[in-house]
Amino acid sequence: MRDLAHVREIDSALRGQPTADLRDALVIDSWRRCVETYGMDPARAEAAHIVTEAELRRHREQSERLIATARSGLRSLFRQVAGQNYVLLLADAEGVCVDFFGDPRFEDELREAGLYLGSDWSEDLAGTCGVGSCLVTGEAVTIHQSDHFGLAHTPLSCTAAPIYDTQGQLTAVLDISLLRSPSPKSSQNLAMNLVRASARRVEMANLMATTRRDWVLRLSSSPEFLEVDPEAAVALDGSGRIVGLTHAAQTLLAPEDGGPLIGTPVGRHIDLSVDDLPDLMRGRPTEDRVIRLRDGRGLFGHAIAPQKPRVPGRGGPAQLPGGLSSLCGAEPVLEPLLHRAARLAATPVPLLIEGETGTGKETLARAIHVCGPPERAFHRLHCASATPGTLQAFAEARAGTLFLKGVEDLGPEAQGALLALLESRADLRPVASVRTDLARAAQEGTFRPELFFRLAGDRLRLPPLRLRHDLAWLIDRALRRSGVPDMGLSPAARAELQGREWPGNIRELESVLRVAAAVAEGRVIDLPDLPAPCFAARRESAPDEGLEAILDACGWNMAQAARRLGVNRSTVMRRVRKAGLTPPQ
Ligand SMILES: Nc1ncnc2c1ncn2[C@@H]1O[C@H](COP(=O)(O)OP(=O)(O)OP(=O)(O)O)[C@@H](O)[C@H]1O
Repeated sequence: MRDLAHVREIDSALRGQPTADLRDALVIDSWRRCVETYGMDPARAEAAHIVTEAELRRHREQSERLIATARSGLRSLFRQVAGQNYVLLLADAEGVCVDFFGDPRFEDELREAGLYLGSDWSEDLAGTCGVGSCLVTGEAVTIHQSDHFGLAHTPLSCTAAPIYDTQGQLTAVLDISLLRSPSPKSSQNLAMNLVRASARRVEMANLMATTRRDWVLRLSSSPEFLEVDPEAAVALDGSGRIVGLTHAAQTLLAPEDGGPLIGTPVGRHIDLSVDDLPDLMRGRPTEDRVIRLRDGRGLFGHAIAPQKPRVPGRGGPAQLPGGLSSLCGAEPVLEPLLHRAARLAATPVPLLIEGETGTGKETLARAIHVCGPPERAFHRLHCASATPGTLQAFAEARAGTLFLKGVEDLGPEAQGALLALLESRADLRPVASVRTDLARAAQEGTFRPELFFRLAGDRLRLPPLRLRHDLAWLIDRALRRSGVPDMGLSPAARAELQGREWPGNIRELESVLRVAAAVAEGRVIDLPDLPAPCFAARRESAPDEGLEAILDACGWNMAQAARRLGVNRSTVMRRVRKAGLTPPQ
């Protein structure tokens, strides 16, 4: 009698009449496909379709990697529903069950119902069902009891969510089913949430496993869940192009014109460039890691640096770990300094980072922290405004890095308080930045010598911009961060930038390019778009900076060196001859 009612309901639904149970539109669409496209008959109770052993082996081999990635997700989901008689199926893109978790006590019953390894749940074979309808619609579905087309399956309740690969192709389905269930369909709402969350985590794990050489940007609308259970993620290559993503990221970033995301620059969809990624790494407070989608929506971002292959041995051409690798181009002074920093990152050695304003001392301190032991906090103290009271507040702080910005500005009382704090908290690693000669201050007694020696475990000196060999690389990088996508530079403007003295260093360079990009009329910054230098160029180079160092940094381009020194070209030539300098061979 029930069977007859089911057949009648399908018949009348396909004739456009209202159904008794207010079926979901996707169920009726699927019924229609079953009858009109696959030529199925609802009156025939077809048993489950099981593929042969050999076919199952082939399906499992094809999905081997997915099965391995999904297994721990499936196991943890199975634990969550333990004792509630749910069975979990992982089906491949053809609808064949390639992995299975169920209660062995019901094995025979499950096998008979098709809730078992090797059962084929493709819609054109099994009719309307969780796996099949999910594969056709690409959406999570619950096919509850008489939603099923085939009479043999109407006792079941199946909730299924799609799993997409990193290129956005539907690759598998995660299904959670019951042999017997309460009659309201809403009883499966929790199952729907669980299976969706598990599918999202499997996609995330798959993205992490397959894009180890790329940046991964994880996204979440909640700062609390950003690091533990993010909602979406994209993988980016070194130039910031999207090379992989989870389905939630596809939905979140989908362009209005329906165009593709893979292969496009991330800056087209999020107000962000690849150079901003180090700022979104662990170590910075989650609340500071807000990013904006192009439509104005705000999200929290967590960037994970590419995992470089490890090169054994010290001192060889070892790769720098993620956070440190993005700090310089081809720069002979900085490269060894960053390798040294990488080795020190794992230790508790106190560090003094020296350099003029804007040379990147804080940026380096954060990168060292990120490359250090996990689960440690990064505390930042602005020393100019620090009092003994502010220092006292760190007595209870979480273990980690204590970054002392501008430590030379610490007043005498605060210096004493810092000494006391470091005495009592061996688990706070001081990393101080300093713009002046702190060693001399300690010698002259204007800075407490015992504090100096406590802070200067090792000293890392960042070169000023005018002495950097990778200025062209930094200019390109600052251009990408200028806030205007795809901005270029005219040769004249580039030559001018390469010749400037840059007393404000990288900060000044970034500011100049931001202004220039904003005022430029087209997509190319030209000479008149550049704001004038803040200070007039110095007449002489600083005494500790030789003429040779400036020439080296400019690749022995006399005109460039003359501009950086604020003298004319013939003066440079004269000084070169007088000093007996010759260009490197
Ligand atoms: N290696 C780098 N490559 C590109 N940009 C950098 C680099 N280091 C720093 N920057 C950028 O330069 C600016 C100044 O950096 P930072 O605040 O780290 O400098 P600082 O030396 O600590 O400055 P100050 O001494 O004035 O506090 C920031 O906008 C930062 O993003």
